[in-house]
Amino acid sequence: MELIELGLDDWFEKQASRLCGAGLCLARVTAVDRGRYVVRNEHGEVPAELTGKFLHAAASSLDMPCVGDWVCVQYHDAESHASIHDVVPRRSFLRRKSPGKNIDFQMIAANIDVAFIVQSCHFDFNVRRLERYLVMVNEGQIEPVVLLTKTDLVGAAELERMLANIRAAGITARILALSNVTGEGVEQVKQLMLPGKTYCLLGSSGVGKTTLINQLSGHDVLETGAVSGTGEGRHTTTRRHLVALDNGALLIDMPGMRELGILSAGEGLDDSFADIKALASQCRFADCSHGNEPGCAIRKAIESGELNAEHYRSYLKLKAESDFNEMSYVDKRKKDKAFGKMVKTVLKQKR
Ligand SMILES: Nc1nc2c(ncn2[C@@H]2O[C@H](COP(=O)(O)OP(=O)(O)OP(=O)(O)O)[C@@H](O)[C@H]2O)c(=O)[nH]1
Ligand SMILES: [Zn+2]
Repeated sequence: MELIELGLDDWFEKQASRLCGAGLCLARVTAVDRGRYVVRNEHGEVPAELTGKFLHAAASSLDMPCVGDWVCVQYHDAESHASIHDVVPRRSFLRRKSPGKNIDFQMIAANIDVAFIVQSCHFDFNVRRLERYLVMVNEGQIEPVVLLTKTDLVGAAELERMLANIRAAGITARILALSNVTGEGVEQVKQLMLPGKTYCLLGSSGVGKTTLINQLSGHDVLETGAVSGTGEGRHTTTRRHLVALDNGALLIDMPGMRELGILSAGEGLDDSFADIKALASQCRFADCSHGNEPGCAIRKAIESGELNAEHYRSYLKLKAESDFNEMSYVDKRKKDKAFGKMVKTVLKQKR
């Protein structure tokens, strides 16, 4: 893969020319895993480490390389691994506020040209949440494109109403509506994606991002990612976070980046799920978990068909995401497993 296919252009080259001196060359960071990096240039992908000098000079965690960064590297031992000497200034970035009270940011990815902000027409649609994603993307100098998925599940009039709501909020970003089921609109997304440009998909769990990515790529890109050819057996496989799609577009996708911790308590959830809130208020117990309790109005409504089980499931997913984002880092580590189990149990009981 040529550097230009990896997204290198005149702008980055000019920035890099001031940094990458003799013996150094340009590469792009394709994966980061607890201080270990994978960088890619025209000869392939290799593991990389930061030099002591770089670490010493770094003033904050924001200075550390992240996925999508262009870096000046030195290759060692028949180009089997590399050391990172410098990070080329970023043209755009995606960052999120660290959990907790301090105003502290965590760099997620860099040099993204277009962020697709994905919402489903079905149950997930919420203009306020859309605005929060737009703020984050605009701050990072990334061009937003709004994608409304699952159009097969709503009528034309309802879709029109959502589009009008977005425009009424003063949002001027490009909007595309699509269905992964009928395929309608998917081609338009494809046409927006240019070779050598870098993209990412953001949006709540369950809106159809993975399905769309697999359609766009022509194969299941998200399943792959072993770092190959390093010859070191003890290197565990690092999942690649920047991948090239069949059409030449580059996609950044990694665990935890899609939601950006954007969904905080109550944020739009109650608006989108007013029906569930109303039903829950009729449960016999005020703190009903809608599991096994007697007199549960939610369970009754699902059994009678009054409440769509899929609708309730997407509510639980979003609620879990929102509660999780509200927790401190330590609590998250503790709750991570327990919480996942709990959600599963709730879903099981419901079936
Ligand atoms: N009806 C309909 N269902 C869809 C569409 N796109 C995706 N789905 C379904 O919605 C569910 C969630 O889709 P995913 O692609 O896993 O959603 P995601 O956004 O990647 O979710 P996470 O992996 O949790 O972040 C799956 O059951 C898909 O089959 C669509 O356009 N229409
Ligand atoms: Zn209940």
